[in-house]
Amino acid sequence: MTAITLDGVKTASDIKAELRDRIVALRAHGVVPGLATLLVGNDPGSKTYVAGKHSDCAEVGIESIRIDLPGSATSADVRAAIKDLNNSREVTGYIIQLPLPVGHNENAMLELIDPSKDADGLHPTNLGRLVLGIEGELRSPLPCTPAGIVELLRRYDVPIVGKKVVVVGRGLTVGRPLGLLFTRKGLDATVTLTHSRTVDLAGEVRRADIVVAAVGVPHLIQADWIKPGAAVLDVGITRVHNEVTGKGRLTGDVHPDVAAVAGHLSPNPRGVGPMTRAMLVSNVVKAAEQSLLA
Ligand SMILES: Nc1nc2c(c(=O)[nH]1)N[C@@H](CN(C=O)c1ccc(C(=O)N[C@@H](CCC(=O)O)C(=O)O)cc1)CN2
Repeated sequence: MTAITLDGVKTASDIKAELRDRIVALRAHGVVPGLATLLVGNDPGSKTYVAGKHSDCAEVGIESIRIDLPGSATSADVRAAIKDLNNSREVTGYIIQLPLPVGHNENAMLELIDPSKDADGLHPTNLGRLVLGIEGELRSPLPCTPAGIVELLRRYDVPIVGKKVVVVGRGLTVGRPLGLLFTRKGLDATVTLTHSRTVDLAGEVRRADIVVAAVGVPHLIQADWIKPGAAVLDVGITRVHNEVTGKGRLTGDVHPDVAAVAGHLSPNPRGVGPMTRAMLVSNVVKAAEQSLLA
């Protein structure tokens, strides 16, 4: 058996094509969505992701504004940039690219975002609404990677209701909100959220119908940990720099041999990453549409 590839590039491209029509409709109503990114420092991965977010905006017809602060920026500098973004009329949504350089308190900065402009769904108010499962008028943006994972599974008709999901990693952007999302009414999965102190991780993963690996440990998830036919989503990514060739290589959390056992497998790169970006654009569009209803 070879797993069906959960193609994040193709799926994200389909989603962006769908969003393009909605953006044309918004503009016809005089609403111009504008996404800003706030990047602090020179982390190569973060720079790549931010560049990708701006190229997505250009592709679908969203205005985008880029605020880059040097690694030497103080917390007061970051707070001032957040205040400007909260007050900007052109910026309808924005993100603070994570991680912030060491020395900044990420949670404190996220809390300063105007929740109505929080394109990442990481402000405590929006995470709180995820906990509450609030739908309808107060529907808040979902964190982009968890939303992208669920959308990828949905578009490939991978069943979720009643399934056992094991999430490896309890980070803010993936593991913790994903556990909440999968247990929401309508998705109704049974989730085990594992972490570095989990006893017998392999045993937990072996029981899963859906495995999400988001820890950044290259090839942690082995083929003999996987229940035959399970869906496996490889989220964690590690940049390995080859001193000899000078080239960088991206390695996921899932061992390549898993492809012979799993029913569905998201590659890494080209799996969940592009979906994260597509969900960000989707959050910006949804917020702009809601502003029309307000
Ligand atoms: N404010 C946020 N910070 C971070 C988030 C987030 O959702 N909001 N998630 C990650 C990084 N991330 C988005 O910001 C992200 C990660 C990966 C990709 C992606 O498309 N990856 C490519 C590979 C590109 C490369 O690394 O060269 C792929 O998987 O094909 C997009 C966005 C942490 N920070």
